[in-house]
Amino acid sequence: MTWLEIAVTAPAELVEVVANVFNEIGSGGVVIEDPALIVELVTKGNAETVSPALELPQGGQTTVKGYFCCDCSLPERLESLSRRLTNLPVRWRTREVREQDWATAWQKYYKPLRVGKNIVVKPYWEDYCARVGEIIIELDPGMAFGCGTHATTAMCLVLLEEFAPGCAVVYDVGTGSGILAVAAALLGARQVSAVDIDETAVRAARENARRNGVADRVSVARGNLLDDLAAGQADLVVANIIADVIISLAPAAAAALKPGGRLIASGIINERAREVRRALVAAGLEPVKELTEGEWVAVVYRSGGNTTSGAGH
Ligand SMILES: C[S@@+](CC[C@H](N)C(=O)[O-])C[C@H]1O[C@@H](n2cnc3c(N)ncnc32)[C@H](O)[C@@H]1O
Repeated sequence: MTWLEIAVTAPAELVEVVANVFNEIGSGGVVIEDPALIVELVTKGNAETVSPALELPQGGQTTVKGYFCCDCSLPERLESLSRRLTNLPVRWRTREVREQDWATAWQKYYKPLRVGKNIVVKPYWEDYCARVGEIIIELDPGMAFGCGTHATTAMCLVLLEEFAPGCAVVYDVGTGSGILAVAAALLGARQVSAVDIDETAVRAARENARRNGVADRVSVARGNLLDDLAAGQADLVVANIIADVIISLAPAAAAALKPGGRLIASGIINERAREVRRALVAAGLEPVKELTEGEWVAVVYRSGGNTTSGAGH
């Protein structure tokens, strides 16, 4: 089957916006190519995580690629795309591709990757010889977000390594591939409830929980934010979405936590961090910790009251 590849070159803060536009107008798949990430992997000595087949995207900006079936609905989708991108500072180009080319294109960028002290994210098709004490997350993100290489995900993994051990109940909001839900379970959380608004992500997350042998402790459901999860039950809520969503989620996240429970929030672009902090404090949460990587910030906040069954910081 022939598909149209639409490649949009965008500044970092618009990457998720463009990916959402692709999803909303019915893209058959979205691939994000981030040159900063690739350069960083190489310069930090993680060159073995980058395939020799890699071609570095030009110009230093991130490219978001969406794929559309060349059928009678294509002109309408293109018109809708053009309308939505018209006021954004982005450039786009198109080319025809065969299905096999794009469905597996991202795999050449994806190799086992160490994150934090002991976590290794391993594509399921790669061989990796685990060292003593390592926690291996075996993953096939498919078309869902969350292969571990993006700074927003990596910072969540680092923070989960610190805060998830000992937690009884964890909520993962916007689970994508399920990477954070699986990590929380492998780090010792007894019950993880993961939600995503996107059915493709729900399927990928369920499959990844099964692949890692934690399906009995990780439940995945389609849902909007914390709408279907019980209040006052979570030792830890993790949400890697975007600043606007974290801001609107703040009161519900505070309500979802047990006294002393933690919220890990990521996906926050630097310029919006102050607004996010304000919203979290207004919801009654107290700051615990922050990480920054490039233009991204991840924060940990704590619900007032006594410490829960979590790591006890
Ligand atoms: C940046 S990805 C994070 C994926 C993964 N948790 C990670 O850290 O790599 C954000 C995810 O949130 C989901 N999402 C966006 N809005 C949502 C909403 N209102 N409710 C639930 N999930 C949502 C998206 O479908 C996407 O899978």
